Amino acid sequence: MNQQKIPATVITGFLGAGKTTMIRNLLSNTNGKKIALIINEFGDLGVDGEVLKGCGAENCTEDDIIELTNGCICCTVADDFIPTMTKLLEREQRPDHIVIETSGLALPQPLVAAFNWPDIRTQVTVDGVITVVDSAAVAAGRFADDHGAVEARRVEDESLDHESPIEELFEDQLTCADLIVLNKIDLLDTAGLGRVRDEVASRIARKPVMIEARNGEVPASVLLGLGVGTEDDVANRKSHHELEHEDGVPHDHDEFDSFVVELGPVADPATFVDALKGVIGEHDVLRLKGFVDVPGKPMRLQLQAVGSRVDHYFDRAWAPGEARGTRLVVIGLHDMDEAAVRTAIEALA
Ligand SMILES: Nc1nc2c(ncn2[C@@H]2O[C@H](COP(=O)(O)OP(=O)(O)OP(=O)(O)O)[C@@H](O)[C@H]2O)c(=O)[nH]1
Repeated sequence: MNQQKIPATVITGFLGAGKTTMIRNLLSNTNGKKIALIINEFGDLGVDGEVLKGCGAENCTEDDIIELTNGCICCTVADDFIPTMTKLLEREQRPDHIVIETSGLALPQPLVAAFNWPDIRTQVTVDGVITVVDSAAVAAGRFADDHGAVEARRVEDESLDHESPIEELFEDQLTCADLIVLNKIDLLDTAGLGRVRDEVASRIARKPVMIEARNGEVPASVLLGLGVGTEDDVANRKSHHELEHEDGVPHDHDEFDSFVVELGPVADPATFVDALKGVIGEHDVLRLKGFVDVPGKPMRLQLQAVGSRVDHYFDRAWAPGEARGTRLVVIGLHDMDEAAVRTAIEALA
């Protein structure tokens, strides 16, 4: 058995930042390194797994892609992540490198801390935590909440124990980073990008390296092999939650909600997408993604919305025997009106 510790890269970043896109690109240029991929997403529809399994990389086959579906990885470390890692490490053919994509709502800190569990620590080390940033969303002020409005919401609803869940999560994910990828730079000009750099830097005390990317195009040689051993430094990267609840009150995701909408076929995708943008804007939907059945088309339409920016493209043919259908996962803050959003989307098909 190879006694060297296997490096594991943790890829984190807020909903829609471009984590899956970056991993897809990474898998296409790992120079023969055998990768095991552990992916976790928020919501009951495994879109990221579908996308990554569909890329057909030889060095990361469907068997090497493990989906954790029992909730957000940071809250299910003991029940889900550790047993998964143990099984992975028992495989006869061990991977050269493990890549973990956290959900967009995960705090990376509990996950990194799990690498200090005795059975894991002896066999694996955290090569580095990479935080992907949606530069366009930062530029649009999505992570700089209006503190007055947040406070008003908190007074209305005492279950919101944080100041601003989105802003805090964004900072927690930056706080844990060894490398920050400012993604989506195609959507900004130079001055805008400069402001994003300043804004991101102002939110972290440590100074991890920051690089820029479009469509997550960063060579594997940059992403893999950071060699940090982040598990030894978790104490310096505490999340807001850890700082506020030193006594160990469990973290949860009560501030966010998700549900799946299932629809019939969508005959006119362009009109559907246009109308969907309206629903997203009206109800402050943070993220919406899934697959659409367009009648008469042999291909499945993939739909990806981050705020009201919506991408859609035919990604692969419906497989023989596969039930065609339109299934979309919707993610928002917990005060999102699920019934109203559901009704509005159902009315579009
Ligand atoms: N314009 C632009 N779009 C991008 C870029 N990178 C990713 N996207 C798009 O952003 C959307 C979200 O990308 P994903 O890679 O799914 O994001 P993610 O971080 O994995 O999302 P979650 O898993 O839901 O948190 C998709 O429509 C991508 O095509 C980029 O650099 N520029």
